[in-house]
Amino acid sequence: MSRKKSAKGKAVTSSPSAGSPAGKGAGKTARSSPGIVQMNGVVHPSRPSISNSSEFYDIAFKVMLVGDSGVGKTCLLVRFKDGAFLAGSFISTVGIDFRNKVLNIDGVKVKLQIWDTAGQERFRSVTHAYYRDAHALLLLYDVTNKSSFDNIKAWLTEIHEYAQQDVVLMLLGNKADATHERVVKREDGERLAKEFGVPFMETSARSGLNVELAFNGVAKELKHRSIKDPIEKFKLQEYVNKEMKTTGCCRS
Ligand SMILES: Nc1nc2c(ncn2[C@@H]2O[C@H](COP(=O)(O)OP(=O)(O)OP(=O)(O)O)[C@@H](O)[C@H]2O)c(=O)[nH]1
Ligand SMILES: [Mg+2]
Repeated sequence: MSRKKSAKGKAVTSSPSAGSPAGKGAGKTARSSPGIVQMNGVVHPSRPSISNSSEFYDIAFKVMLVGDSGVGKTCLLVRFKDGAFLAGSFISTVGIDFRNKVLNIDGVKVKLQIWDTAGQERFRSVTHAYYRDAHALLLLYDVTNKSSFDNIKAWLTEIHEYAQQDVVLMLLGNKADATHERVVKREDGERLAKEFGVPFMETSARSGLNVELAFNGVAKELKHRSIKDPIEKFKLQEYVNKEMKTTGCCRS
């Protein structure tokens, strides 16, 4: 297996002057990154080469975070990359941004280039262009926001339209820590995921619940697919079910 080097992820920084958001998340400040180009109010980052680098890896994949504005995509990525929770006021992502992380999956160095998309509708056409390059998609809703859950079917339609047919997909019900504000039961998430044949679990960027597991599970699935190991079969939902931690509030 050839050894390559991977790019270091760049920091997510804020750009409070990024214009007034429209659609979902309107009224929120927008977050953008240096190196991201804004054209006609729409952000087009230069696509980073997966081979620019300073850290060794064996195989590399692109993972995209999608879902309504405010469901916690950026916080989930920051929790995974930096092990911290982005507290404070909500700063909506502008366009698209990415961070890299190299994981050791059963002795293989797997680099994930993780794309954090803007959930606001005005950026949809930008994110559509990135779907086809994605090897995996993490589709998020917010367990405290019913409309983010109701919109999952529309997101799945979009994914089927723009993503590769064999893209690895996982549904995540985020903000599982917010027990008092919860309006979507875990069973509802499980039912929806089953209906569409998609692996599912609840996560919390705030507490860190299942965050590593979500990215590790996807990395394991991608690694198994790429190595095509005829002996060791890997089933993402089975792996997730075995490893998953629950909030303890709702498991029957
Ligand atoms: N309680 C709780 N709050 C969270 C969690 N994840 C994110 N939040 C909060 O939800 C808000 C939105 O989080 P973001 O990560 O910026 O949401 P986003 O999906 O990236 O939104 P866009 O960039 O607009 O698409 C912020 O105020 C976060 O602090 C979580 O796991 N638990
Ligand atoms: Mg964001």
